[in-house]
Amino acid sequence: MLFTKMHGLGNKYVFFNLLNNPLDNHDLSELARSVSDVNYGIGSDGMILICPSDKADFRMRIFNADGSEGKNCGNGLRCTAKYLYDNGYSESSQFTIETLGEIVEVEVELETNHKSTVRSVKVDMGEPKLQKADLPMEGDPFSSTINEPVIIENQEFHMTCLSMGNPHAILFVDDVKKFPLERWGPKIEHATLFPERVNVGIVHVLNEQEIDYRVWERGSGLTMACGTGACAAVVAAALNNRLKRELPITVHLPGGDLTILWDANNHVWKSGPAEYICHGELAIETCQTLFSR
Ligand SMILES: N[C@@H](CCC[C@H](N)C(=O)O)C(=O)O
Repeated sequence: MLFTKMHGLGNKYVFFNLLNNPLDNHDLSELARSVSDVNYGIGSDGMILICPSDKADFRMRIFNADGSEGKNCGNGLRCTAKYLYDNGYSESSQFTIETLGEIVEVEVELETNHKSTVRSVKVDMGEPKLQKADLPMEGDPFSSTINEPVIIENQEFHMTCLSMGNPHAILFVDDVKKFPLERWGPKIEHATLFPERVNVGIVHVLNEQEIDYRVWERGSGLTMACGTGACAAVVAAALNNRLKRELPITVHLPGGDLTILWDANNHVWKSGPAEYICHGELAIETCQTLFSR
């Protein structure tokens, strides 16, 4: 099995190109767990499948490191777009990708002096969804959660919860580096309040155009970056009047920076880099060993 490993700001995935070769007989959750394993597999935050689509130009499926399937992946979309453009699957620099959440539009932005080199990728991440039913979250399905007190293991947190395809719970803190995310991330992820679990983001607003953000990802744990999470962080900050809407915001993540804009038409735009790590071949024996473990 040929694979490509790519990352968006250190959020790393193993990609399988299934445009011409479907992976018929595999347990995809098991394959995702296996390839993500840092000791026995390739080592990643999850697996991404690039597939044909009958609704958009291409389709992307994302599996977390624990084998669960996510609805969307902001960093994965940029990597997928770069891979498709670089490998000649799209002649146009703008095309559409179907995700489990919705169809998104991507645009590869090229170096001015090097027209074939992708400098960054811009994605229309669609509209944030604020109702509890959209995450889902326990409580009145039509209400939203903006700076609401929530008790987890006798500790009160003020949370803003929304979906950017994936569900995110956002907490504002004084210092994202000092907050013990590895301790509270898994507890909030698995709280009964979130029947399908949740991604947990912590945010500190630095000024009108910059925020610090760290994430505990549902199904993958601490990662260097999360694209849908960076969008959710900016939307949450604007909803709490900590930032102005319609201004481009630089989100500082452990893996680097993303630019996010929540526009007047209620769409969230995200721009940032996508990089290759390696291309390789997963040996059949390795696959068999992985599946029998
Ligand atoms: N890293 C991703 C999100 C991956 C899916 C997420 N963990 C979920 O299950 O909701 C991103 O860049 O958005």
